[in-house]
Amino acid sequence: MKLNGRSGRTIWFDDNKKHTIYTYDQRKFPHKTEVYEIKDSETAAKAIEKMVVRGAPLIGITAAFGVYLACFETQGDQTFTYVQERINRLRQTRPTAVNLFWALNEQEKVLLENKDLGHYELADLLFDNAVRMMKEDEAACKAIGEYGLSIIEELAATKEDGEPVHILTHCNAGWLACIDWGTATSPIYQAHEKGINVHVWVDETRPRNQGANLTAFELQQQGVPHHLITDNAGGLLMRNGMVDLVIVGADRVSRNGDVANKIGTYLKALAANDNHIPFYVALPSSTIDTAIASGDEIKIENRSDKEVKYVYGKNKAGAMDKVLICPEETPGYNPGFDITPAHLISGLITENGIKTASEEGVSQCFMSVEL
Ligand SMILES: CSC[C@H]1O[C@H](OP(=O)(O)O)[C@H](O)[C@@H]1O
Repeated sequence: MKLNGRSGRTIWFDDNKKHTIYTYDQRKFPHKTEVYEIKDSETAAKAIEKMVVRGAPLIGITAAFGVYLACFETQGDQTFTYVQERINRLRQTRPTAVNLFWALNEQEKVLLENKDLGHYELADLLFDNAVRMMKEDEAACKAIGEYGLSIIEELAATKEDGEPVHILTHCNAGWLACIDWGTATSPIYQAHEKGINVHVWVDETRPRNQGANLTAFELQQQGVPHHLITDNAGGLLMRNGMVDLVIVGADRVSRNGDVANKIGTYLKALAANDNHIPFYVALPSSTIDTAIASGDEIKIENRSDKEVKYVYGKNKAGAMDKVLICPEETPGYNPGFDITPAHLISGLITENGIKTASEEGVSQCFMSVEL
């Protein structure tokens, strides 16, 4: 199955076969496009844990459909209790992206409001709620692009003829992390589609290489000029005037505007700040956690040290392989995210406009009023 760019949503279903949810196995990109079938809530949970699906918005919507599928895993009057248990199981998959908990809370509200429904009626309500959230996320990412486009247009106006706007991004906050469009990539796609000359520096993003495997794959498919760089090259490029703008995604934003995102984001923010380069974070309001005051309260996921000790990729025989890059006995330490403090952030690009990374700005992220 050949993927042709943003050729639809990253998660879908067959109207005639609704007990199966389809997505891509993102561990196989860029070498293979493999559809992954999710037929029950445990498959949904494991797909999130193993990063078959990843990216804050997509994790949330996958979990929401997982709750729907749970309705078919029990009979009779145990539905409410069982579905509640499956919601709690899905909550244990990955701790940092708040979209997971937002989507599960939304499904839990439906469950609690309909305790006495039979599992088919409850399933219909949970399915419709998951589809609603999916469509809202898709629309939010499109709107993020429209607001973020204004930033790129302003920079393009300062460029000599033919000189592109150079944008650095980290990890994958692309359409593969969302339902469509992406968050950080949405302004890039919309600028490119508008004929604005853009070029993207793609951080490879060790250890899982989401930049190399996913963002480079997306941009290549969409025909957006880009170069893959090591995570450590961004500082030099910024110091040498080769970066006009940094846009990254987010997994959780606290009330004061601190941002949790893929490990390495903070270092890019420091370098951007030191070189007076605008550093924006693109996110739907479903990524904001108003329950926490600052980034210090955000739980950082620690993943297996095998991701640090091995490099995963396709060997010459075409099979996915992994190579040990250190002594076997060397222990690794693998925090998956870091915290960028609000004072390093130029602005939050949301579906409700571009807001400041501050208490006031975050509170406005839920309002569609232009300020
Ligand atoms: C648009 S959210 C994308 C966000 O999620 C990624 O993390 P992971 O690939 O581990 O799910 C990364 O932090 C991206 O910025």
